[in-house]
Amino acid sequence: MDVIVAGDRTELVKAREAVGIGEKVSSGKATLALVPTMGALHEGHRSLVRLAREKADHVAVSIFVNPLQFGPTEDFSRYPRTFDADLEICAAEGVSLVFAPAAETMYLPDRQVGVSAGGMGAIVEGAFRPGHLDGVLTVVLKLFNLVQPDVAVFGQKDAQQLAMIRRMAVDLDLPISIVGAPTIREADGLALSSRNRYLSPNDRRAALALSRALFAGAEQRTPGEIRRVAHAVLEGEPSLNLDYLVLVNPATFAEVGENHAGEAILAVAAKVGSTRLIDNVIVTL
Ligand SMILES: Nc1ncnc2c1ncn2[C@@H]1O[C@H](COP(=O)(O)OP(=O)(O)OP(=O)(O)O)[C@@H](O)[C@H]1O
Ligand SMILES: CC(C)(CO)[C@@H](O)C(=O)[O-]
Ligand code: BAL
Repeated sequence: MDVIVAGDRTELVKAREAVGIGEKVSSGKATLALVPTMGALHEGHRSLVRLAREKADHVAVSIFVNPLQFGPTEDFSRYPRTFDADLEICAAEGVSLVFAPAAETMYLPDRQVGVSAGGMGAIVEGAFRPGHLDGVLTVVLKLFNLVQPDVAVFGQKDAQQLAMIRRMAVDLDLPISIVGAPTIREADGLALSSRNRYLSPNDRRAALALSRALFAGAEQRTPGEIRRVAHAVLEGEPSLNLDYLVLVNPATFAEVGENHAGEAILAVAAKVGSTRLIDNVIVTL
C-alpha cells in the first residue's frame, strides 16, 4: 500500500481510518508505532522504522523540523529538508502513514503552554542548548496527542532526549510505550546524523575522534580512567571544539561517582567547523 501523507489533525483522523488503525485483528486491535523525525532520513531512521514494525501492526513517521528546539543562532533555516526522498524511504520501509505538518499547523502565533524539561533539561545538552529539551518535549507530546500511537521509537544517539521522553511518559502518565533503538554507525565509527552532510572531508576526518574517544573510554574499568582516556583522544584532535564529555547515569543524566556500579552513558558533544555533533556509548561498570 502507498504511504498516506497527513498534514493536520483532520487528515490524520482520516488516514488512521484508511490504514485501519484500531480495527479488530486476531491479536486484538491493530496498533500503531510512531517514529518522530526531523526528516533528511538516513540508515539510522530506517533502523528505527524496522524496530517500530516489530512493535506494532502499523508505523507512522512524523517529519517536522521543530522551530521550538532550535536556539536563535542554531541551524534551523539551513537544516536539510529532503521531503521527496524521505517519502520514498518511508514507502520502501513499509511505513503506512507520514505526518508532515507545517509550522503554522503545529503552533499558534500566540502559543502559551509548553512542557518543561525541569532541572534535567538544564544539564549536559541542556546547558549548551538552553530551552532545547523543553522544545523537544513539547513537540513530542503534541505529536503523541495528534498521532495517538501505542508505541514510540527514539534513537539512543540522542540519549538525553530519550531519557527525558521516558521521564515525561512517567511524570505525565502517557499511555505510550517508549522504545530506545541502538545507534547506527558508518563502518569507520561515525554515528549517522542528518547533520553529517554539513561536514567537509577534513571535518569528517576530525569528527571520527568523537567515536574513537567513546570506544577507547568504554574499554576502561573505572569512571576516572574512562573520562581520562576519552579526554586524551579528544585532545589529540585540535580541530574539535569540545562542548562536553560526561559519564552520566542513563536515567537522570547526573555525573556518576567513582564507585558507580551498573550502566552509565559516556556522552560527548563537540563542534567540528561550524557543525555541532553529539554521540554516546553505554558502558557497564
Ligand atoms: N545514527 C542513528 N542511529 C539510530 N537512531 C538515530 C541515529 N541518528 C538519529 N537517530 C534517531 O532518529 C530520530 C530522529 O532524529 P533526527 O531526525 O534529529 O536525526 P538526526 O540524524 O539525529 O539529526 P541531527 O543531525 O539533527 O541530530 C531520533 O530518535 C534520533 O535519535
Ligand atoms: C524527537 C524529535 C523528532 C523532536 O523534534 C527530534 O528532536 C529528533 O529528531 O530527534
Ligand atoms: N536529533 C536531535 C534534534 C536536534 O538536534 O535538534
